Amino acid sequence: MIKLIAIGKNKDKALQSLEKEYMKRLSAFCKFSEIEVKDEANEHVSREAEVLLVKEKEGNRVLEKLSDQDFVVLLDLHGKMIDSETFAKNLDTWQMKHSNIVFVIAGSLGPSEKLVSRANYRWKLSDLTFTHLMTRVLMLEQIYRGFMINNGRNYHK
Ligand SMILES: C[S@@+](CC[C@H](N)C(=O)[O-])C[C@H]1O[C@@H](n2cnc3c(N)ncnc32)[C@H](O)[C@@H]1O
Repeated sequence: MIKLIAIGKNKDKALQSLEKEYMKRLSAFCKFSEIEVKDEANEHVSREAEVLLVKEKEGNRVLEKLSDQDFVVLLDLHGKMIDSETFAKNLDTWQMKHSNIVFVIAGSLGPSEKLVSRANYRWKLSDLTFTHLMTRVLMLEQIYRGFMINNGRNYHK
């Protein structure tokens, strides 16, 4: 079972439709589900203590949804950057060892320290920073690509 826990609701119709498309494609390879947890309003947040509080509240909502057995992959700008073949190998290994792989995308201010500590693997997609909603689509495409590579399908060249 592969799960995505994302902070914030995707209200963007174009990104929703891309997400749906990749989830449909993924359903050929795995059980996939998505949970959205509430984000905190942060438009007027600027002081460091306020930023930390927002991250902690959002992070705790994710932690509440996790069980001890979950293998947690945090999408993280300070994580490890790997190519798609290496990701495909990782995915295969994680699937063999764990019944639940949970990908977590933080909110617009980033992950809390506790969330970072809970992560079993921290994955950076690129040196570029994406919005948390864009990250969902890019991540889903990479997971789909990983399955296509692992199944010897003609998608990744
Ligand atoms: C707008 S970014 C947050 C930026 C924040 N300053 C930080 O350091 O995390 C929102 C979230 O999307 C995900 N994200 C954005 N770009 C990413 C990338 N290149 N690789 C992995 N995750 C990314 C991460 O979960 C990130 O915390």
